[in-house]
Amino acid sequence: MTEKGLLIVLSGPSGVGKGTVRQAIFSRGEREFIYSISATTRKAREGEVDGKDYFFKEREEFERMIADNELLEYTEYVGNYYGTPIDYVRRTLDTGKDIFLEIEVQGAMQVKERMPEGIFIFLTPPDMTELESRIVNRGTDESPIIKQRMEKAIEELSLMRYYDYAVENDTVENAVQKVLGIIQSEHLKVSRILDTICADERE
Ligand SMILES: Nc1ncnc2c1ncn2[C@@H]1O[C@H](COP(=O)(O)OP(=O)(O)OP(=O)(O)O)[C@@H](O)[C@H]1O
Ligand SMILES: Nc1nc2c(ncn2[C@@H]2O[C@H](COP(=O)(O)O)[C@@H](O)[C@H]2O)c(=O)[nH]1
Repeated sequence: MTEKGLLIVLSGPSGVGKGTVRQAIFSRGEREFIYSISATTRKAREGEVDGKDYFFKEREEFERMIADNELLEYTEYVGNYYGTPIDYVRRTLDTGKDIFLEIEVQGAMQVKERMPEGIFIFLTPPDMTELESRIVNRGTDESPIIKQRMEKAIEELSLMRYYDYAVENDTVENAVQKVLGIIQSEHLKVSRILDTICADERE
């Protein structure tokens, strides 16, 4: 029996380090992971590439994608739409590869409804002062947006209890090790279940 890939949802407040941790995990090369590229109506930041970091869309195009059921989940976050194209997620899982969704909590809860077999990991900051410094030092957002992202962060942290795992991103290395450990143990669980099913079928 071929093992399907794992759907891994990595959430956490803006600036906590989801992208940094995910990139470090991918570059480790311990397993083959696929990144789910989201669609958004947010304008591209300097250095962001359409089709690599996001699929950058106009609002009308995004709303057409919603109407045509092309999204696994979507939300409006600080004035812009963000959503996960469903086709790519399905096709990746069918090939047996793991797919990473790096999304905020409202979207993650929609995924949990539709694909409860996913692994839901919430990345936490050491504290709120450190979170704010990370967003400020990243230098990508103006101060009114930073304020809105910090307000959202409090709301998001209150939903952490709906996740399977919480991982503190104190250092990138620690967070990477913990997330990789979780994925490893989830794969082991699936393999054991498949072994049991195969043994039952042989009897
Ligand atoms: N463990 C860490 N210690 C210190 N700085 C960190 C750590 N992890 C990430 N950072 C820094 O924090 C900033 C925000 O990280 P990143 O962009 O990865 O966050 P994010 O959660 O993906 O944000 P968003 O959700 O807004 O896309 C970056 O400048 C990154 O270099
Ligand atoms: N629900 C979704 N949230 C998403 C998706 N793609 C990204 N995000 C999250 O939005 C915020 C803001 O992102 P930024 O790139 O503007 O800093 C952050 O928490 C992202 O993780 C998505 O497809 N769906």
